[in-house]
Amino acid sequence: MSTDDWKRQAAEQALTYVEDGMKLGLGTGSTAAKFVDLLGAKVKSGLKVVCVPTSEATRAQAAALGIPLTTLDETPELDLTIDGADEIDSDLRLIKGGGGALLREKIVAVASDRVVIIADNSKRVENLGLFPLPLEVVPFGLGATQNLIVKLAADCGCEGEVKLRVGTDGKPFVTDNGNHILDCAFGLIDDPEALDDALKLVPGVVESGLFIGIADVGIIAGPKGVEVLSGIETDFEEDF
Ligand SMILES: O=C(CO)[C@H](O)[C@H](O)COP(=O)(O)O
Repeated sequence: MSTDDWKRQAAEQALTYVEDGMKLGLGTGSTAAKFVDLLGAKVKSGLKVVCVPTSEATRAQAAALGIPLTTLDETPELDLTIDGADEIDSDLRLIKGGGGALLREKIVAVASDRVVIIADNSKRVENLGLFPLPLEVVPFGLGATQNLIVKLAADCGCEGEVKLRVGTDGKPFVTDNGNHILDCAFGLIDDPEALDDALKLVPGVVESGLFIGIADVGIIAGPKGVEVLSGIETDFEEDF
């Protein structure tokens, strides 16, 4: 079995949370894309749902599969969001934004009654921070924003390179919202809540990739089976 199979296994399990008539948030990234594929097949065979995508990429995928789409303007409250993550710890705290969609992902997740995170076991960590923390920032005043991030992060014991993400075209990556991403290689984060609070004080930071108190369930698939994290309790379907 490969990482791809585990992503699919997690996505399959997430499908068991979906009920007819639900309003869903659809995440972004390769794992979320597997869920969208599976959901598309269910819709084809009669499942009735309406969905808000968290990125233009997910919108295009879902539309191509015939999944009915809506917006948070038309449908401001959702039943369930299924999304991936770059890191997940045992308290269901996450780092997200590897795909650059963290702002819409957080807006959609917070508008949802329940949030289920799906991932392969490479994403499961003891402490957040090995994956560089993405921050969505406005293009204006980037240098000043970067300096303030470095200073406030240092006050929280976090030091490391804060780098502007560059796209495959060699130009600064532009999010669906017209912003940029700073990837912060702080290493292990002692106090994610404190860091998140500090980063929100930087005027140019639109949102941070720290998702704290947002996820309700984590479904993590790996070579030893599927681990389901729920609240602060952990169920091991198999010994991990
Ligand atoms: O936060 C995200 C996009 O902004 C993704 O959920 C995260 O990067 C995981 O992606 P993948 O499933 O491709 O590993």
